[in-house]
Amino acid sequence: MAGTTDKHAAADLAFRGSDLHKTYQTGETVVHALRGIDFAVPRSEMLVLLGPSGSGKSTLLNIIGGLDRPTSGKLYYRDTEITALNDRDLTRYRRAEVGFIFQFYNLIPSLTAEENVRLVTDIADSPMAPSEALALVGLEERRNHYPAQLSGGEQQRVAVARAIAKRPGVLLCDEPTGALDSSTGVRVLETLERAHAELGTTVVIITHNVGIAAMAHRVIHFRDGQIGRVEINEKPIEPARISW
Ligand SMILES: Nc1ncnc2c1ncn2[C@@H]1O[C@H](COP(=O)(O)OP(=O)(O)OP(=O)(O)O)[C@@H](O)[C@H]1O
Repeated sequence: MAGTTDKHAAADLAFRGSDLHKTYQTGETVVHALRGIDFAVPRSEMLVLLGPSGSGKSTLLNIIGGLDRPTSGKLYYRDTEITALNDRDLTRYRRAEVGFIFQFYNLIPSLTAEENVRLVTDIADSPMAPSEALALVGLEERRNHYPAQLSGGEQQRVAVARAIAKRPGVLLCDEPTGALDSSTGVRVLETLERAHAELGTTVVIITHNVGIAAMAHRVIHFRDGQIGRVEINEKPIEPARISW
């Protein structure tokens, strides 16, 4: 990782968050999941969030994705203040702009790969064809296969196809390779890198795997609900060169 310089105008930013706090209250217990987060992500960057378990990474990802709201603070996506949207507009934002990828692929077992992707393309505004999305992840010829007929890595690539088929502005990935061995994980990372390169999608990846940080433009280190430091990587490496 080299340097820490960062020169981006507000108009170039995908996300900008200021003083974000998130508190969970369960009975008497209060958990401060985010304790004043300030961050900015330039458009079309690949960003990795690293940090110990419980440090707030998923909480921030869920807020960025419009799945949850902060207790206080402001968050902008491009020119839109996400934190000012009502529930209906927040859902619209999520549907139009956000693709999610989780550790466990969440495919519907009774639907083929293509039908799983079609679930999203049927309700999107200007999606690519399911076959095109599957081709982007190298699985076009497996389109009629059911999840049980695919390996874990292939199922995750179908999940990537499903997430990118609506041409989202941002792809949010929570431990996308957490259940995969390294060579299979690299193939999944290559599909994320391809979506990033070909669609210009901003990609945010949460991982416990420090090696993956080398493919990111920017790495945000979390510590106890706060950002410890941000690294700018001038020369991200190809996923194939990552080892873990
Ligand atoms: N719905 C919830 N109710 C109560 N506490 C929560 C809830 N969601 C998260 N937390 C707490 O907020 C803190 C931050 O959790 P978060 O999931 O964001 O961490 P993380 O860095 O993503 O961890 P991991 O790497 O284990 O996924 C933790 O202490 C967690 O227990």
